[in-house]
Amino acid sequence: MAPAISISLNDSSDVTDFVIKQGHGVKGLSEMGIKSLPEQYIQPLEERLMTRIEPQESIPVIDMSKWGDAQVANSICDAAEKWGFFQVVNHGVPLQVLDDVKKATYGFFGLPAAEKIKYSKENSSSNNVRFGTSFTPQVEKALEWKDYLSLFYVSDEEAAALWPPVCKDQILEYMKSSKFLIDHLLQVLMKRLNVNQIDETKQSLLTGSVRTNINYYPICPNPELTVGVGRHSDVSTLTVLLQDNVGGLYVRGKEGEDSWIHVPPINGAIVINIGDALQIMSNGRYRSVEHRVTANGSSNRISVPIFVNPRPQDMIGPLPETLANGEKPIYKQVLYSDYVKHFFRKAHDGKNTVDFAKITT
Ligand SMILES: CC(C)(COP(=O)(O)OP(=O)(O)OC[C@H]1O[C@@H](n2cnc3c(N)ncnc32)[C@H](O)[C@@H]1OP(=O)(O)O)[C@@H](O)C(=O)NCCC(=O)NCCSC(=O)/C=C/c1ccc(O)cc1
Ligand SMILES: O=C(O)CCC(=O)C(=O)O
Ligand SMILES: [Fe+2]
Repeated sequence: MAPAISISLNDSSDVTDFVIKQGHGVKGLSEMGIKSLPEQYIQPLEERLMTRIEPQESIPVIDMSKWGDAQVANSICDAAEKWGFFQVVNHGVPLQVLDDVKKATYGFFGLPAAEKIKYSKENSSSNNVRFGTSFTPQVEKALEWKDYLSLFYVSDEEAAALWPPVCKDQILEYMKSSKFLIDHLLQVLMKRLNVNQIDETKQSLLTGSVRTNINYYPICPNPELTVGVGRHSDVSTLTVLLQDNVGGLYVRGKEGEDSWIHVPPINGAIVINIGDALQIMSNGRYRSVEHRVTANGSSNRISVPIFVNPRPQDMIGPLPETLANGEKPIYKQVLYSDYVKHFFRKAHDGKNTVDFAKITT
């Protein structure tokens, strides 16, 4: 526990100054021992409530120990079509690597605010490294109870120069040891789309850029009034998500219904979810599903998503193979960086991002 900070926050501009400008984040607020949630974190009622949590439903847990098995491949593709989410166990990423990256995440967020603020949008020497809080505070009606560090990978050399030393090696190791899993999943998913060979161009389109975030959700004084992360779908091809044992990630059960399924923490498991880019490239066959994270009143929570993406300069649209049998394209070609900028420039609004790429007639 960090030492109590003796400061009084009298109004909302004091809070913004403390959290955003000084770099204390919501972690700083939490550790001050505030007794009630500052008003800018109070979410509209419809964003807080989950009318129906489906305790009997669960997303599939897939044992990857038999990599080459047709049944394993089928479960992966079925899960990507039906749920857009699944968990994998015996995935080949060493458990020590997962443990180390979780510890390194605590290491980063445990740094003094004055250290972390060096990586903020205003102070960071590169757009590829960003420490922040909430999602896009400038445009959100209500803020989210989350601090993050986002790292866009360019090269080991750049990471050595720019990434925080306290977590750099562990994050790079996690990214590198997930590569086999990512490539295998994509190979299997592509096969069902009649893409039998992932050549260099496709490999780059599917995995050409990688961004890893480390997320910190501190204990919240009024968890029922706010969210950790609001409803969104990821804009990635796919996301490899490591969560700790606290829980709080919920996935939309049925489109258009307020029905949510918890993703229970499983020791050693990794969560995989399909992102918008793969929904678009598969012409809607694989689903990028809305998800959200609740705030927690008694435990700090961390998570570490690796977003595997096209490159910013890539045009993305339905793959020709998905349209070969005469299927009508439902998405147009869009420049991936335009898509991502569209996502980051607005507040979280559920599945609406993908409309940006929809063909409207
Ligand atoms: C468009 C990018 C992200 C930035 O390009 P840029 O040339 O450096 O452009 P800008 O620096 O002008 O950034 C465009 C806008 O996006 C914002 N942005 C730029 N990265 C960021 C950033 N990590 N964070 C939050 N704003 C940012 C940035 O602040 C800026 O907003 P604004 O200043 O209002 O114009 C470009 O690097 C790119 O296309 N990257 C492709 C790979 C990529 O990053 N894909 C995103 C995967 S992330 C994902 O799936 C989900 C993330 C997520 C995250 C949080 C959640 O709560 C939920 C989900
Ligand atoms: O913290 C989590 O479990 C999920 C976070 C998330 O959805 C994201 O960063 O895109
Ligand atoms: Fe997400």
